[in-house]
Amino acid sequence: MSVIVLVEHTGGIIKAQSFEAVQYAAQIAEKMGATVTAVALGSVAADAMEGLGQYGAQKVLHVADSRLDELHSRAYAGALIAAAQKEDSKVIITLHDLKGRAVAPRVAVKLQAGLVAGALSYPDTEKGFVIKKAVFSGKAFAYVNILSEVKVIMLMPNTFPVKKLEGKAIVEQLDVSFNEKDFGVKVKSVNKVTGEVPLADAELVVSGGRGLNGPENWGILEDLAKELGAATACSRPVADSHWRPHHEHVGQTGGTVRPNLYIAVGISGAIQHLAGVNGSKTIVVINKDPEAPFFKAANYGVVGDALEILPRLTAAVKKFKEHHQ
Ligand SMILES: Cc1cc2nc3c(=O)[nH]c(=O)nc-3n(C[C@H](O)[C@H](O)[C@H](O)COP(=O)(O)OP(=O)(O)OC[C@H]3O[C@@H](n4cnc5c(N)ncnc54)[C@H](O)[C@@H]3O)c2cc1C
Repeated sequence: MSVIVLVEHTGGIIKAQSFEAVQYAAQIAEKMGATVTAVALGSVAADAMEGLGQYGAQKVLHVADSRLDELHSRAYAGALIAAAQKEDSKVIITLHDLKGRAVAPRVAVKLQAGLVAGALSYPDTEKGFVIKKAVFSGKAFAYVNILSEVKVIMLMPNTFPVKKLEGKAIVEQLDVSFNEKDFGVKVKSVNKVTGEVPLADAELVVSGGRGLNGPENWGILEDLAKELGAATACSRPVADSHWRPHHEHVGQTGGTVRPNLYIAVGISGAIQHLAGVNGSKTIVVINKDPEAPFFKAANYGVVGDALEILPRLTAAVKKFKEHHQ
């Protein structure tokens, strides 16, 4: 018996968060006396797949059909189900991200499986198969017991630290017969939607809100992000006002980030914004209003005008780097 885990890649490069998902699967498999089989779809190099052994996968089932380089949820679900059936798997894991959201519910319906979205813990098998997840925009936690024989878990990315070990996975080809309907969506072009550092994977994020007063001031935020090697993000009104592209918007209706450091500049800290960022390890808030709600969620705060503080902070980071090179 195997725990199945879907690994994601961009242009053949496996996403860092998929390493976390494989390691998560490995912990569960160990408890169940099972092995871990990763499922890779599309064009991925053999050594990248073998490398998943360093995160606990014994085997990788590779469905090499290049049409799977793009997300086709029906085909992805079909491939995962074929892998689960081949491996007699009772636990199937995806990330709780765009692909996971498109694929995992389809798999769960087909296999009559219970599903937990946004898992934040390992299953507590003493009490059944109980998994912790956030509810009400991160204001509370629910503990969900999956009762069905087959279980689908969507792991919230950046929940667990990843440790690289020794190991090499065996790669096997898996033939899956798709039909035309599985590729019903035709991808005409793909736009690069991330900056220099992809937001979802970023360890450091500098995020701006309406307090920056307009797109013309974004340069000073980008300067800090560049100096830190951070990704940039924003609040929803900023994206709604077209100051920044929508893929940078984080929160309840945007992306979820869990970086080591989240610097919020001119963002009030509304509950809907916090829902996407409150898993960050350290939060620094820069706001001119000492009563801004974000300060309650912050580890460090600076009360002041962002337009004045940001250039000073960038200069300080630069100086620090020069002295520590
Ligand atoms: C259903 C629903 C879903 C939503 N989803 C999201 C979501 O996913 N993400 C999201 O972000 N929002 C979301 N919102 C909107 C959310 O409620 C807030 O309105 C939004 O987060 C506020 O954005 P902001 O903090 O940038 O702007 P504001 O609330 O206008 O706050 C601006 C802040 O900047 C400070 N400021 C002003 N000038 C300066 C300066 N010069 N220097 C420093 N600080 C300054 C102010 O003191 C203030 O705290 C949602 C709302 C609803 C109803």
